[in-house]
Amino acid sequence: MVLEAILSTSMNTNESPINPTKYREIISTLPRQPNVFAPPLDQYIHKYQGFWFRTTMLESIMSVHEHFTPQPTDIIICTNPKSGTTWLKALCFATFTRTRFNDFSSHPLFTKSPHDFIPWIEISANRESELPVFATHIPYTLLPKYIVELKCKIIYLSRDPKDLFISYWQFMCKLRKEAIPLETAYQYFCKGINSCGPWWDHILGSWKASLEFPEKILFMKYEDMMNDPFSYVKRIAEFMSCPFSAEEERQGLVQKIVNLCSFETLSNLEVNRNSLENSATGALKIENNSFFRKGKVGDWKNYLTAEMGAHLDQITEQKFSGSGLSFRAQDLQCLSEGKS
Ligand SMILES: Nc1ncnc2c1ncn2[C@@H]1O[C@H](COP(=O)(O)OS(=O)(=O)O)[C@@H](OP(=O)(O)O)[C@H]1O
Repeated sequence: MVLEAILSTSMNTNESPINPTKYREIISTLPRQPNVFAPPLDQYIHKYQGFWFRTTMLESIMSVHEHFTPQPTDIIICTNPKSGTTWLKALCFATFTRTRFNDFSSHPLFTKSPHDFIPWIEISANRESELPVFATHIPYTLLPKYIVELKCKIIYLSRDPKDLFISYWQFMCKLRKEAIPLETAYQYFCKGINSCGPWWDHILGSWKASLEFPEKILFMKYEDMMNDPFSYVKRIAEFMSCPFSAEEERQGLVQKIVNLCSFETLSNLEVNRNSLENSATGALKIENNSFFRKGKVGDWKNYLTAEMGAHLDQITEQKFSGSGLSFRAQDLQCLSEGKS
């Protein structure tokens, strides 16, 4: 057991959060596959407790278990890569800090990436953030015990796997600065062999927990949020225990946050168009504009054939059978009054 081995070693707080030598020794014993999506640092992905992780991601998970100390007031944003994390980070930050940053014409999000305000626990395991809001791509079932036992709250954002796959493939092509054959990437994704995959297992862990403990884990879909961002901002605020007052609603604060965090606003800001890498993406050194591409539902149709789309849908229906979870268009929710 990798994590047990890590946890049984003595903890040294002066040590760098990521200790590649110690972690790589353990990782070298795990089953591995070539990483078809490989960014320069990660030629392989490794299977650990049913999930595939690129090498540096797995090192980060080990670091989280060793160094991150969750607190009861923490809120953990949990996503599979490319589910809309950047958007959710912006929404949570703007909502949570709205009394402090109430001037929406000079908001901090105009000059810094959402990733600078809400750190990944994989990268900033040492809790440098002043806000109790963190993000992670680690599947719920592999999070530190304290979080899995829901002693703090989790907001999980999911996304239709067809759009998520295209977003991930495009992101990795950009990061590698070369084309990754779409067909190969698709085959690997369908088999679940991509970092943080299988996508279906990542989703199901959180989904099942959210059914059992809805007050502790809020499960949302990107498509639902796109459909009705206003209602979702209100829902997120309630979940974070900072609901909008009647006065705030009268002032149009919810809509102001929706507008501030919209794809149109954020993607057109200088900081998100041209800035150097942000401070929160670790060794991969990702430029801010890599987090904004199209921000649309259904873009997969521009890349995958109808057969490829149908095949992914079929896998999804099989894997989610009996779980009550679905990404079919007719099953999308609309939270606002008067719509159902
Ligand atoms: N504000 C806003 N509204 C709607 N959609 C948005 C927004 N910001 C980012 N995006 C889109 O989200 C996709 C990136 O996902 P993530 O932010 O999860 O990426 S990451 O995992 O943090 O690397 C990526 O999706 P695609 O456009 O389909 O590639 C982004 O464009």
